Amino acid sequence: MPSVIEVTDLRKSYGGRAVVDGVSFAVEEGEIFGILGPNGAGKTTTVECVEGLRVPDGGRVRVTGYDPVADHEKVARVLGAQLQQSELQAKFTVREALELYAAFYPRSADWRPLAERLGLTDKLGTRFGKLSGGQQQRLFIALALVGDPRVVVLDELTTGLDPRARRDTWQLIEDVRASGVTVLLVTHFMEEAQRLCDRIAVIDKGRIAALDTPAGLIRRSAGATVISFTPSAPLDERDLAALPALASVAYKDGRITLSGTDETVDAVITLLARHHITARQLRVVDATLDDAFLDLTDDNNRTPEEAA
Ligand SMILES: Nc1ncnc2c1ncn2[C@@H]1O[C@H](COP(=O)(O)OP(=O)(O)OP(=O)(O)O)[C@@H](O)[C@H]1O
Repeated sequence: MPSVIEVTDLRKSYGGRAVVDGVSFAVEEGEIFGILGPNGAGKTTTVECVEGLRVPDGGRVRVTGYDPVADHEKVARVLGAQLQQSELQAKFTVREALELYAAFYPRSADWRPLAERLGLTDKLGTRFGKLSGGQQQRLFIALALVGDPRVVVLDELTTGLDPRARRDTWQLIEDVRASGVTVLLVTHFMEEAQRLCDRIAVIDKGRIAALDTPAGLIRRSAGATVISFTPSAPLDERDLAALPALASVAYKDGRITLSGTDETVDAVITLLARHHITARQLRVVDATLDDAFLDLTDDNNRTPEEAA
């Protein structure tokens, strides 16, 4: 089956500066695909090219086989885009906004069950400006879904929400996917990306620094696993330095902290057993997507070409 979204060698410059510099990825039907990257990395520019809101300087974008610029109407029928806050007037009520947006689409979903599903039924008469942050985001999701799209683009949806509202929104995004809609999600939040996304493209300085599952990205991070312990007897530093896949080793107050991979952990356990040394207060901690992100977007680290 062809991909729902295909982006190939996308390029966009402003004032001679490339802000999207050869980005390629494909989003498959039913996926939650994340775009993650530091401020100014080119995330919004990329998704706005997918939405047909910006015209690429180079490369190819297809949404269900259509060009978002040349076939804008066809793309608008299959793609639900989340509005930016500033695009909805504060005096609109929830009902007016839903009715207005439903009228844009020939094949709109009945907005009433949608409002019910998103917990907006008792807010229909409330003006947009009087809704809480979480309620506003729920309305944005409803407006993005009102055209009954196959794919929905959500950009920084949970920014500014408190932790509970953010978690509620995550559940909604999972529900959206469960209903058969493909989701392209732009986010700053690692926890959000780790929890929701099937695959993530990490964008840095206009290029894809890595594209993988959350677990795959974490595995790529240099010190994916950290093991620390206090040995019952001294260990030979040369034995430690020779451990497989070792990224770092540190000694402090009799405690040893190693970072590496599962292979390093297995080898250190074997090493300890061989020397009949007990590891006191042994702790093994997996790296998070946060660690992988910092690793992948670190200037001193590998180049995007190396990472790809
Ligand atoms: N219309 C424009 N004119 C000039 N420069 C722009 C324009 N749009 C974006 N840029 C610049 O392009 C770069 C990438 O912006 P973009 O909004 O795509 O990044 P982003 O990854 O979404 O960032 P953020 O996480 O901060 O929203 C930024 O340096 C931005 O200032």
